[in-house]
Amino acid sequence: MLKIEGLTAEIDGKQILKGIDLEVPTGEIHAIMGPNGSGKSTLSYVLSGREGYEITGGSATYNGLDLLAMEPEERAGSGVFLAFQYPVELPGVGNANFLRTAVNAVRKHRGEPEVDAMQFLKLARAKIKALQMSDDMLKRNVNVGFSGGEKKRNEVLQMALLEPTLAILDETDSGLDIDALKIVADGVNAMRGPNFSSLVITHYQRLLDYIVPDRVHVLMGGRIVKSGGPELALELEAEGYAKVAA
Ligand SMILES: Nc1ncnc2c1ncn2[C@@H]1O[C@H](COP(=O)(O)OP(=O)(O)OP(=O)(O)O)[C@@H](O)[C@H]1O
Repeated sequence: MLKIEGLTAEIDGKQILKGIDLEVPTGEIHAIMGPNGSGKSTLSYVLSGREGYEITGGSATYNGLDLLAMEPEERAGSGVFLAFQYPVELPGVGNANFLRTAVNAVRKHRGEPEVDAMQFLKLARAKIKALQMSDDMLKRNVNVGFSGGEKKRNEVLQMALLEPTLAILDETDSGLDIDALKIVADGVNAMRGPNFSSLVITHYQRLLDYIVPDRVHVLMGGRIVKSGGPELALELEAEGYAKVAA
């Protein structure tokens, strides 16, 4: 279970997170919605250990482990996966090599044997097929020249390969056409199960038509101001944040 208590954080001396309290029990998918600038990305960056954010109070634990004290690679090794709003491009780094290195780093951390190039290709091709992606994406450099939708699919491929137990997805829907949105949602839904939980940060209710969340939370001004079932996303869509979260 992911447990966040009283989490406060700032960047460049500006306080962005003002006391986040949130629990995502194992096996559940929760969504976070909120207006622009409310702190959604900041929350995912803080949970991923990105540099530049100062945690000024509170805690975030995953299955009892202090997430905030762990190096980013330890978080990945412990089963935490983060997909970002803007996936990075890595010119000169082949996608297949990059993904295999990531998979092997996680396997090593779990005490599992590493996969060689042939084993990896077999594994990757099966996942690619399931995600209705093109094999070409393995041959190209990481995200270089990928369209917005292809970058998101590549993130979902990475998630499918790493088999995390907690996936934090930051606006994985932005820039996706309807077909790509469904593929991303299918990728997340395929992971659903008693040992998988996810925090989905999104602007649009439509993603939640495909990934039906157990709970929806509204983040405004650096705090969770309202929580509810999937119907809360529909209310927000219809009425706007100011009215629903008042
Ligand atoms: N380096 C920085 N210096 C000062 N303020 C920053 C910095 N980075 C982010 N902020 C501010 O922090 C606030 C929260 O930003 P964040 O990206 O977390 O919001 P968000 O809810 O993800 O927004 P969006 O929906 O637009 O993606 C914004 O007001 C933003 O301008």
